[in-house]
Amino acid sequence: MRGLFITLEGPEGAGKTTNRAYLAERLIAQGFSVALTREPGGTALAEKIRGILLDQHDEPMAVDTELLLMFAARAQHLAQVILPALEAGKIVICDRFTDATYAYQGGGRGLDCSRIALLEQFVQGDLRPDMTLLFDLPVVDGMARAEARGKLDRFEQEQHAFFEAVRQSYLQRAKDDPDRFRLVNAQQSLAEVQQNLEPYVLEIIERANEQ
Ligand SMILES: Nc1ncnc2c1ncn2[C@@H]1O[C@H](COP(=O)(O)OP(=O)(O)OP(=O)(O)O)[C@@H](O)[C@H]1O
Ligand SMILES: Cc1cn([C@H]2C[C@H](O)[C@@H](COP(=O)(O)O)O2)c(=O)[nH]c1=O
Repeated sequence: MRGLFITLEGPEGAGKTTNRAYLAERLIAQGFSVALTREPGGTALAEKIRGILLDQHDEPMAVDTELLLMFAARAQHLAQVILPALEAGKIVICDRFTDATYAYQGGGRGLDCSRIALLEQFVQGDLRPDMTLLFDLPVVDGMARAEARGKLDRFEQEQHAFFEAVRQSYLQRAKDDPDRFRLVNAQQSLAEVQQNLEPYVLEIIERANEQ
C-alpha cells in the first residue's frame, strides 16, 4: 500500500503552515493517518541544515551551496520521514518541496532549471507529489504577514523583485502541470481560504480511499 503525497507551496506568508494544520485536522477526523512535515527540515539532521539555510552568515552563501543544501536536506527527509510514511500508507502533508526549489533557486536566484531537474531525479527518482496546493497572493500581502510574525530570516530579507520572480515561477509551474496543481487564492480571509479548500479536501479523501 502506498499513501498519498500532498505538498503545500506558495510565497512567504501565504498561509501554508496554518492550512497544513487545518487539512490534517480534517483528514484525521475522517480516520486517516497523517504525517505533517516541512522543508527544508522534517528530521533532526535536516532541521540543522534548515538552520544553515535560513540564518544569516558572515559570508554570502553561494547559490550552488544553497541548492545543494536544499537537496541534502531533502535526501535525508525522504529517507527518514517521507518514504517510510508513504510506505506505511499515510497521507503525507509537506509544507514546501521541490517546487519551492524551482521557484526560489530557479525563479528567484536565476539558476538554470535543468540543473535542478538533474538533482531532482538523482535525489527523488520518480517520486513526485500526488497533489500540490499552491497558495497564491500578491508579494506585498505575504510579506506584510511575514513581517508581522517577527524577525525575518535570510530569504525573507530578499528584495521585492526576488519574491515577484518566485511568485511568477510558481504560477508558471501550476499552469504547466494542471493535473497536479490546485490554485488557492490566499489573499482572502482565513475562513474564505478554508472554504475554498473544501473541494480539495474532498478530492484528497477520495484519492486516499482509492489507494
Ligand atoms: N488568510 C489569511 N488571512 C490573514 N492572515 C493569515 C491568513 N493565513 C495565514 N495568516 C497569518 O499569516 C501569517 C503567516 O501564515 P503562515 O505561517 O501559515 O504562512 P506560511 O505560508 O507558512 O509562511 P512562510 O512560508 O513565510 O513560513 C501567520 O501569522 C498566520 O496566522
Ligand atoms: C524547500 C525550499 C525552501 N526554500 C525557502 C523558502 C522559504 O523562504 C524558506 C523556508 O521557510 P518557510 O518557513 O517555509 O517559509 O526556504 C527554498 O528557497 N528552496 C526550497 O527548495
